[in-house]
Amino acid sequence: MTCQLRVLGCSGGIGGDNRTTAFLLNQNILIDAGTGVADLQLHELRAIDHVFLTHAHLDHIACLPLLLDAVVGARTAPVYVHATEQTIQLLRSHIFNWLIWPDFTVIPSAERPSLIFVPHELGQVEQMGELSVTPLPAIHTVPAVSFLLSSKASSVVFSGDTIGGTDFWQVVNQVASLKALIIETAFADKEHAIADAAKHLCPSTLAKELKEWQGTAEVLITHLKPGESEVTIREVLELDHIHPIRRLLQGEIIEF
Ligand SMILES: Nc1ncnc2c1ncn2[C@@H]1O[C@@H]2COP(=O)(O)O[C@H]2[C@H]1O
Repeated sequence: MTCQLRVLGCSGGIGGDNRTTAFLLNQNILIDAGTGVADLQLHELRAIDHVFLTHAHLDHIACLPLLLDAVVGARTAPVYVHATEQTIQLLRSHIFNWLIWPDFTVIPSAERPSLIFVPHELGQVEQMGELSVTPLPAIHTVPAVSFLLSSKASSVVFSGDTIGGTDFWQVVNQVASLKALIIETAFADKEHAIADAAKHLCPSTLAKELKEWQGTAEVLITHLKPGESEVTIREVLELDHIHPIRRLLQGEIIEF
């Protein structure tokens, strides 16, 4: 059986049709919970059993609190939120603290919660039926991971927000039958300094990162900041690279 990864949002910001990072994997699994989640119908929201988070930044979690509130009365099973212990602590302290949002780990009751946090570690394979989700190393301004998504047939790697790094490429270089590498290039080269400060890639640093990669799968560029997305993708396409490379599109479905 092939797996389907539906791109709900892949922008680095909001405005107009831009939606921030969220992918729907086979109807019931979310990879990040950015503003793209808000476009799902209520019955689609209710079908989500698991949410895997790369990190706690708002553009990747904005719809998580709203999702829980939207489905709480209609589901009997909890929503499992998989993240590193550090990210879970950030969410507990800063979001689900009864001030910014109610603590859904005790709603409607501690015995029957709507939200259960599941801590995961780098390299820990979470098998979900025919597919698996594995957190991989990532380097960002806050604790972060990337993800390896694997079906029986092939895999997709999603970098999350990261400047990549040797540890990331070491693992990616070992992935057999990689169908696509989804990697961010948030900023244009004129914003190189901000990209470095925010621990994001720009086209010139993407080129350096891709030199560490020995694979040949398609490279799909995500997380372009609105306002400079056209110039950023043009700079990416002008790179002297050996991989097929294109912009990831909101709404597209990747089968693997
Ligand atoms: N000095 C900075 N460090 C980190 N983020 C910054 C900085 N200046 C601006 N930002 C923005 O804050 C955003 C937080 O989310 P992102 O990591 O997607 O992208 C980041 C940048 O767009």
